[in-house]
Amino acid sequence: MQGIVVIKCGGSTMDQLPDSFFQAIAGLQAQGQEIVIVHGGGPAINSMLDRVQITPQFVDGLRVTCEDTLRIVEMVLCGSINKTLVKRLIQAGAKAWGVSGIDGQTFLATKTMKPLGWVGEIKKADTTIPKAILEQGYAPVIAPLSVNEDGTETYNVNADVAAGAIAAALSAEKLIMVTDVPGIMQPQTDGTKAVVPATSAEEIQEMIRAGIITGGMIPKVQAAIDALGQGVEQVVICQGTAEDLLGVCAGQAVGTTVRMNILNEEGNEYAYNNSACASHE
Ligand SMILES: Nc1ncnc2c1ncn2[C@@H]1O[C@H](COP(=O)(O)OP(=O)(O)O)[C@@H](O)[C@H]1O
Ligand SMILES: CC(=O)N[C@@H](CCC(=O)OP(=O)(O)O)C(=O)O
Repeated sequence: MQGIVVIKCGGSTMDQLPDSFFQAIAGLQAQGQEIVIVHGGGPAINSMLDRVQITPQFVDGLRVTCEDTLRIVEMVLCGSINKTLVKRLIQAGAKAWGVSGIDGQTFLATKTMKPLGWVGEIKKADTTIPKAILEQGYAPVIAPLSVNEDGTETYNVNADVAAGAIAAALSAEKLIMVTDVPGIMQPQTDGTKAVVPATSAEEIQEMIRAGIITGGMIPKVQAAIDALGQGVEQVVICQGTAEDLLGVCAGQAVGTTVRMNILNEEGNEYAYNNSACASHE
């Protein structure tokens, strides 16, 4: 594999990530693979909010962020979560360098017009710092906080959205979204749920409308579609295991692959017109 691999580590699975997952990253890095990590930390933010008696509130998977919440988001993501990930990578033998989207204005944003408080919309993902870190042989580990043009305001950005934005800006070969489910799950006729091996932007919009994709999976799939629309070659949603990570990197069918294009009845891809992204913009 030649291109950059962006790995988004979801907060849902952060505590469960085994040493072997980080060792797999170290192994890929040792083979010369350039890796960029963007992390979330939703559950850790929630437990800190609980301590200060603030009730978390989400709209379509995005946190409503008042000023006190923003301080805690910054503290938890740029502080404990970012440093925990860097330390686990070091323990596994990888070279890791923690930063946030504020550093170097990597995530330059404006405040969202939606009624979500201090949530940002990324206007530009700047690759200067991630590339400089990669050139030194380290994996950038990026917390998804963002900053405005003159540095006066900090915004909370969903980590899936941040990962999609930096993957697109880096023209990454793969964006791997590591979470606590083995992919997008769909109910079956027998009442069980099964992983959808591959899906398109159109099918995703249908699954959102049908209430099959909900909560934190919504920003994930929307970020996946946006990243594909901006030139990322492949987006996969999978679990945080060494097996899944190495499988995706080896081109195996793991988790859910999100495609821009739809497969016709013969199994050939044809272009999708990307109108599904409009609702996200
Ligand atoms: N169709 C779906 N398939 C799988 N997970 C889904 C689906 N719809 C909603 N979800 C939820 O999305 C969650 C993953 O999103 P989230 O909790 O934000 O994780 P992360 O912290 O990894 O970003 C799953 O644990 C599941 O509860
Ligand atoms: C605006 C917004 O929703 N920000 C997220 C940032 C962290 C995140 O995305 O964490 P996960 O990857 O664990 O979901 C939040 O405050 O929870």
